[in-house]
Amino acid sequence: MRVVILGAGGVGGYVGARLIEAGTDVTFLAREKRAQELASQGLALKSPLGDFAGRVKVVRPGDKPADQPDAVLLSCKEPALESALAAVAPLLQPGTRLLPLLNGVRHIDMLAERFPETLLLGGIIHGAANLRPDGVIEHLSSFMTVITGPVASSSDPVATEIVDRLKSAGVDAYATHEIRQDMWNKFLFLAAFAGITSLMRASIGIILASDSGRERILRLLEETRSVAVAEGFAPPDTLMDEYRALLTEPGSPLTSSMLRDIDAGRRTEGAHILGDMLARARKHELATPVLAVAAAHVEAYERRLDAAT
Ligand SMILES: NC(=O)C1=CN([C@@H]2O[C@H](COP(=O)(O)OP(=O)(O)OC[C@H]3O[C@@H](n4cnc5c(N)ncnc54)[C@H](OP(=O)(O)O)[C@@H]3O)[C@@H](O)[C@H]2O)C=CC1
Ligand SMILES: CC(C)(CO)C(=O)C(=O)O
Repeated sequence: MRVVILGAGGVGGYVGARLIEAGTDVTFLAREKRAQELASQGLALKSPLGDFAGRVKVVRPGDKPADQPDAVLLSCKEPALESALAAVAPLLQPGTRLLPLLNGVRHIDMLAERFPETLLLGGIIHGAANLRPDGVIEHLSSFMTVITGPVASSSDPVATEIVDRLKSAGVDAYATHEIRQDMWNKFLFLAAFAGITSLMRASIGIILASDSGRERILRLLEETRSVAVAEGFAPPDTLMDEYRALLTEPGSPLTSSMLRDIDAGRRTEGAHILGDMLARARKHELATPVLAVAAAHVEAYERRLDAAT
């Protein structure tokens, strides 16, 4: 199986390393700086589930890989999506699957509209991995779960093969026939988690110890749940219980990648996660006051970055 992965960052690097371990022919599509780094030092992953180090195939945007890929994985952040799509569009031949691993949901309809002939898979990553300044991928969580499945049918052989290969490399991976629901489940959680941690600029434990922290967290989670319900993606009650427990664990050091991006002065996926959730709440005329403040807070942060560039 041949796979091209755009983006050798936290997610792309992790998934790519595990696919290579499973004997997959993986090529990374990377921009100049990262391409040079990969060419000179290879791909290195430090993970509690097993390290990886090895030489990897690399192409730059505009280059063609030697052979047609069976699947193209997108593992950029949302602000880079347009440039990423320009880079992968020439690789999408009939039969090639496109598998975005981005958080959020709105890119799925956008990709379906933009590439109507392409077989689109959805993807979700649970876990945390980070590309360090020295080029090493650091797996930060004790787990990493990958879920994928087709957007417009109930099963897909390429999605199944990707899952089987990841499993053979020890990854907790699942094929699903309801990828949109699964993506919404994560989206509603992430919007609440990233929203509250970015708004309060603190971990869950610190927010809980602050004035009305618990009420505010649970209020925001209920707001994002109400949007999911209005959009036709009601989450299972048992999952909501898990989310509530996770977000109200006293002393929890959990922070979102959105807060880490803000702390580092980087661009965020605020518009893609919080802005999109808020737009959907407004479409359904739902009252989501905590979400509105969180989205405005991250929007103002982005506007300050705009003004400084
Ligand atoms: N990291 C995590 O733990 C998790 C991340 N996610 C989601 O996964 C997605 C990816 O996140 P993450 O892996 O952390 O992101 P990273 O920033 O670590 O990696 C993104 C990579 O994409 C590359 N890239 C961007 N645009 C292009 C382009 N046009 N051509 C080639 N390469 C490009 C960047 O390269 P360059 O150096 O050239 O900019 C960078 O290496 C996000 O949507 C995130 O929310 C989901 C769950 C967990
Ligand atoms: C919620 C979490 C940690 C799960 O992978 C995540 O995706 C993020 O913080 O962006």
